[in-house]
Amino acid sequence: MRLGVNVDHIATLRNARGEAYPDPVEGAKIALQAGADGITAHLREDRRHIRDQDLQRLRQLPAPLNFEMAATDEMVELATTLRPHACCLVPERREELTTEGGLDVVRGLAKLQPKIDRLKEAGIRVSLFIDPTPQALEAAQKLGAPVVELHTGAYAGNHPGELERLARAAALGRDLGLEIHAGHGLTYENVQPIAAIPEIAELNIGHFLISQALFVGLGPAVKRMKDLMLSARP
Ligand SMILES: CC(=O)[C@@H](O)[C@H](O)COP(=O)(O)O
Ligand SMILES: NCC(=O)COP(=O)(O)O
Repeated sequence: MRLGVNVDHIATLRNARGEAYPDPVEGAKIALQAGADGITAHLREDRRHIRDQDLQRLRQLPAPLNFEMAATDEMVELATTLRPHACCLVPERREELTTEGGLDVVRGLAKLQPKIDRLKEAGIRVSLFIDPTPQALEAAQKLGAPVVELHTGAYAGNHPGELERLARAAALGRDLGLEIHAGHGLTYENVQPIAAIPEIAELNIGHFLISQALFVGLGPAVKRMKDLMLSARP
């Protein structure tokens, strides 16, 4: 099972004072040394945390970069120029505090298809950030996305039945031939039941790790998370 460390909120702290530190790229290096298998960064349209030059520099690291982005022409253009290892299409609303739900892959199918095709033509592995529903999984398969990332926000918010819903979605996704990732709101406390779902190949975790790093350091925070993930599996 792989761990993708999302470095967005290193940039949040940096941007608070407009300094050059803390540097998300330095954080990415520390996370990779501590056992992260890749780096995730969400270049939001409003650039509230990760900025374009962060992405350019993260792309130079010898590790897979998962570029989270809205499904817009601007971001597709950026991605096909940058050519990261992967792109994860996520919904964005400017006024949102954080990602609130999965991509509307059912109603947005016609709009998403050309963008997904363009990213795939550029050799980028496309992932769709979706709610764990059969409809979303079937739409993702129809769109030709090889990967989905299941939104674990409701699970992290202790909504009843969410773990079972995620487990069913992961199993159905694998049956549909999709690679299954998961992320959003995962912490030391809630990660193991998700990591124990056998069909899930990768977790993307950010906010909690960067928060924990303030107290124990980023390297130890990442190492403990990875250890918890791996020990959740037989
Ligand atoms: C898509 C997702 O769940 C995370 O990448 C999240 O978007 C992190 O970025 P924000 O904290 O800005 O929402
Ligand atoms: N896609 C999930 C991600 O990259 C990190 O989400 P979070 O751990 O910051 O909530």
